[in-house]
Amino acid sequence: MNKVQPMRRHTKASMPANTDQQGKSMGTVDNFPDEIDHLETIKVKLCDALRDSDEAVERYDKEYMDSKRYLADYRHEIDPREIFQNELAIKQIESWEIFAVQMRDKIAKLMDSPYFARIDFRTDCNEEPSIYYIGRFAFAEDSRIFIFDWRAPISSMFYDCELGKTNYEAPVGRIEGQLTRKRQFKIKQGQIEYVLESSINIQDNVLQRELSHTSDEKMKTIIATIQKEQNQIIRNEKADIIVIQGVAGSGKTSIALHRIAYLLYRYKDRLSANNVVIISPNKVFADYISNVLPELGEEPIYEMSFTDIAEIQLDGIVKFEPARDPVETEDLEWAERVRFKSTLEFVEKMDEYLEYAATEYFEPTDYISGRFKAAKEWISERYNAYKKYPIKKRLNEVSADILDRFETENIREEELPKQRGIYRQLKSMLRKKNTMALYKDFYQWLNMPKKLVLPAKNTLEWADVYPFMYFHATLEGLKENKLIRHLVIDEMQDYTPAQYAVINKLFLCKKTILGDFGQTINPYHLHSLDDFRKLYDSVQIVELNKSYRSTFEIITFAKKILNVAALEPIERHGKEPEVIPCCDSQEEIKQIKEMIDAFRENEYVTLGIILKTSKQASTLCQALCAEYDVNLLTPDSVAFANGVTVTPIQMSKGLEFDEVIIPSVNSETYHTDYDRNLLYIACTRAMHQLSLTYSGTPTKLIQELP
Ligand SMILES: Nc1ncnc2c1ncn2[C@@H]1O[C@H](COP(=O)(O)OP(=O)(O)OP(=O)(O)O)[C@@H](O)[C@H]1O
Repeated sequence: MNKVQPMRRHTKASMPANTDQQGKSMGTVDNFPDEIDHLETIKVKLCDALRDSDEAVERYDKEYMDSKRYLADYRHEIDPREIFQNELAIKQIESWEIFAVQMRDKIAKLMDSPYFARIDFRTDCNEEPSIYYIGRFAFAEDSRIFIFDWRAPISSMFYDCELGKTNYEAPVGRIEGQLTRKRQFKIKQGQIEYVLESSINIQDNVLQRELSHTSDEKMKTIIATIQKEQNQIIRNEKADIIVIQGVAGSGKTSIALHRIAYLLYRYKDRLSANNVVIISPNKVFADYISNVLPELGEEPIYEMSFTDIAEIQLDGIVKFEPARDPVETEDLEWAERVRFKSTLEFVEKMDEYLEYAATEYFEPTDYISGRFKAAKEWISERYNAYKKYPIKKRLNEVSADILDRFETENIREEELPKQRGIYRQLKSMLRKKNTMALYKDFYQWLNMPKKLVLPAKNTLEWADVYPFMYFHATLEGLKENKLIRHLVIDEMQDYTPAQYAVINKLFLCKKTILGDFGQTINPYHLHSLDDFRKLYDSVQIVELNKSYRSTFEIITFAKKILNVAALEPIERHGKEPEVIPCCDSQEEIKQIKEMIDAFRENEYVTLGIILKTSKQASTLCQALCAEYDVNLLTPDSVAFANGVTVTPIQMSKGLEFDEVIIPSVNSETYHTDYDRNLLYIACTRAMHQLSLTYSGTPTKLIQELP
């Protein structure tokens, strides 16, 4: 680790700037001539470093090409040892080149915006404070650090501490001292846009500015404005399992990704992007968040869905139907089956049955081969010794033990049975020989055979997929993933305890689990946040109640639809949400078209038109697409784009738009308590502007608004 050598103090004193009542001062750039000078110095250094790294990339590229050419030209004339050494050298050059390219990319990014903060800190043993600039990446020359990475231990003071006596945790232990200054910068294209001096708490002004920006087709990094409670989650190294329950727009997804970037930095010798997986609800969401880690200088992490995992695990074993959208079906028996399988009690029942089946359904008899014999009691004892393994692995171990014993007894060197044969014989002593038989028997055991419906031969309903995998894990074992050391699960509220029970068997690693039980999309899921305490022994649950995405007015409106008491809006103001009555559906479409026209003229980048169901979304899309370029989101979509997006609520989860239109807020479409949830989710996708349209009778969920 580099020894921390901060910048020396500036010689020119900073000019005082205008100060507001909160002790913050927002200065024009001219008020900070020392910062202008400093930036110029850093830019020169960055320029030199960029030139050097460009040269390094070119040099490695040439060396690589030369070595490859040499090997191709002389492969038949040089001996194998030399070929091997050359190949090794080429690999080495290649990895140096990759490293040099990464360095060059980082420096190029720093050229645009080298840092966003400065803190002055005086340790108890120094008289003069040292100055630390904090940026997206570290930048050093020789052993002198000019910019500290936002994840460096010292940078934590910027996010966590107020001016005055304070400390931070360094690798060598706690460092005590005085924080004497905190400054924030917005530097764009190498120019300072503003400087903010803050004596009390960081960020309100800067945060307001950042949040007022228009959205983008990809999620942005938030390193300059991470809030204290968010920073504590990002830097939490102690929790093996952390569950973040956060209201809509509280930054859960951003935080989870910044946390991964932090852990990759902190444990770079042990953890790489290949070791991290995020389970996300769909490909559009995965695409939307895909830029955050690369923007933070890290490799992208692997993304998968619960469906992908099931496909890998159940390939060749059983087929399954995709998850049904609960708003698209009125099958009450199906709903009841889903509800039944969505609770923690259901997992407890599975455990109870599986324990019973593992004991009762293995009915050993004596195993005899020639004059060799393993008595059933002994087989049973061996079987019980391997309780931690899946049943068939237990049988495999027992067959090895039997063979072992026969070999010891085989003083006359007679022919012994093969282990495979012994295993086959033991398997025949199982009452249920495959997972499907066992799974079906479970419902008989429960005395609820109707709770299992197979839509086709050897095909499961989605609600049975993870319970089935749980059974498969007990009977056959699953393909465990040992490479993954950290798992992130987003939209945690949409997954059942049975799904978590399987995930816990598959990924024995640390986990960051996040979501919002206020945004539950499936009305037939009966699990709750409390279940996590039972699912995980040492879980740390944190709650985030401040919402950053939407304006005060939008959050106040959303809260009237679903009263999430804890939800706290940020003081960023905008237009009041509008509820627009229309005389019929034609007029509604006309209104929507007018709003699209207005959107094309304003500064916003994304407009989301959010409907209750996929069918409604595609009908509206058809009505619009002759005149407008619209992007329809369906479960098969893979990317999120700027412009106008028409989407069902289900697909809009996790996304955000500058402006949102929610059509059809009439009493037929939205009337149940569950619809209340859906409307809340739709409203909280809006950052700056929200409009709702209806024809006929407006939904009472909106009529009731004071
Ligand atoms: N500290 C912050 N500084 C700047 N922007 C922030 C901060 N925290 C959150 N945001 C912004 O708030 C918005 C919501 O963040 P994010 O999508 O991570 O929230 P979420 O809790 O996952 O939301 P939801 O559950 O509603 O999908 C994003 O635009 C994000 O950039």
